[in-house]
Amino acid sequence: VFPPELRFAVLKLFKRLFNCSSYCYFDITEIDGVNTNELYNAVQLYLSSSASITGSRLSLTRALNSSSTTFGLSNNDSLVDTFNGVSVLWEHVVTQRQSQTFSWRPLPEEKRGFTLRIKKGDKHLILNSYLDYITEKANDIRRKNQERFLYTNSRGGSLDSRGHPWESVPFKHPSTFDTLAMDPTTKKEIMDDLRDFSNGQTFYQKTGRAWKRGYLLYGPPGTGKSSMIAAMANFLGYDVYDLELTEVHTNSELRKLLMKTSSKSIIVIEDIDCSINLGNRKKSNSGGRQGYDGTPHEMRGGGGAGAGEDGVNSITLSGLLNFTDGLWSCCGSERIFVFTTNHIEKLDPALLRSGRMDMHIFMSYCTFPALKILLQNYLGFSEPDMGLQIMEEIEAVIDKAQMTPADISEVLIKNRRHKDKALSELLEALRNMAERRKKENWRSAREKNSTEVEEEEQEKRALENPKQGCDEEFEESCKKEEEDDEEKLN
Ligand SMILES: Nc1ncnc2c1ncn2[C@@H]1O[C@H](COP(=O)(O)OP(=O)(O)OP(=O)(O)O)[C@@H](O)[C@H]1O
Ligand SMILES: [Mg+2]
Repeated sequence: VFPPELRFAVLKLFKRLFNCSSYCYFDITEIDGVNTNELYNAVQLYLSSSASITGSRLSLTRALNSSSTTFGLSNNDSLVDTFNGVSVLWEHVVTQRQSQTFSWRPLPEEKRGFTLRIKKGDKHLILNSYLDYITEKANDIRRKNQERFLYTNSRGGSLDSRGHPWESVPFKHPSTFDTLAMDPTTKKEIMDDLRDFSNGQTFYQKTGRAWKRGYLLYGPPGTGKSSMIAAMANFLGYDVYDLELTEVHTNSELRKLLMKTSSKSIIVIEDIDCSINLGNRKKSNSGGRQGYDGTPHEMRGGGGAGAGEDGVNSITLSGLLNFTDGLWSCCGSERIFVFTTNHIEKLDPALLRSGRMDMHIFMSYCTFPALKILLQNYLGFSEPDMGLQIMEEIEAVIDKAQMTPADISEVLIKNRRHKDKALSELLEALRNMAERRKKENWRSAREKNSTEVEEEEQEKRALENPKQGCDEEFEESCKKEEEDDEEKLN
């Protein structure tokens, strides 16, 4: 019946008294300075599954759209856990924050933390292995629950009451490497690369490299770039941070966002060519808003999309490269950066140079081996079906048609109950498309030819009759001078 504040004060008093006894205490607060304390999250997860729960009161939570319920310690409740025969006491401490004076960012109303009480004699054992054990266990639970999150910074620069700039929803994208239609050898290469990366802790430590990797996915729309990111996340069991660059206004904001991401995560920037104006470097260099950040001026990008003449959005390419490459990128570990683009030719060479993005993956139009995967997934095709006569006809035309896996899946979904109809419609669609492509190619070749011929003729004319050109220029400049004079007189 005591108010929580009073209970906490009494508990604190008890703690003081116990302090002179044989116990020692460790506080694990939720927020450590500006960073979220990962150990707090790990302890919370670990305790929610602990079999030796003795707490008399548990809190139950289920996140929006989540499939599982988690239980944890209620505010200011405690439980006993045992590790290697040693008993420890965990207490969840929640206190109201004192009424705040002005602060540069809104702080949560409650201060949360766990207090671990152990016997002084057990200190060595606990600190050496118990906390590692908890972290490992929490990771296992996370993976097993398949409860991963998709984070977005769509709120702009504003923070929530806990000081997080990211909003999250449970990540439930069904795409996997099995459902992804692409060249099987490239797919295997990517999967091996990811596997090596996630098992590579000792390698990265030994070679002195930051434990991170970058992938650039490029190709036409509808070829599976976003699906590939989801497949990567599902394969590794990582969270996904979908970074909306247009919502980030400065390089330091970008850095803060990075600091608030957790390890074992994929940080995604979709359509990088649209998010940051890389083609407009000169204009942005002359803008005075960007401070010195140690990168040569040639490396600077323009303002992000939405960066108007007023330069409100002053994020630069160098800021972005620092984000992926610089010292700040190592403030966590096991990080994957993925950039996607439809137009690789528009990207700044600084972003493409070797070592920047470790793998450049071209997501192509649907090839025959990729089509086989779609047929297996959508129509339940097996090996004997692949020997059908119509498959040969499809194989003959598929490369010329240049259809995306997204277009082909549309045809297959529509007819998924009728295999034969699906195949015949697909063949027809492929043939129509191939015909269209042929005409398009022919037309563009003709246009190219005619412009070339025209240019040649113009050059010839200029060479044959140079005077004519000069006369025309002279006449025009005279005319302009006359007009200017008239204007001045008026
Ligand atoms: N390679 C593929 N394998 C399986 N399905 C695919 C593939 N490519 C596209 N699809 C299907 O098409 C839809 C759109 O694909 P996705 O969003 O991954 O394309 P994208 O390359 O990211 O396109 P955009 O460049 O427009 O973002 C997906 O929902 C998926 O079902
Ligand atoms: Mg996409």
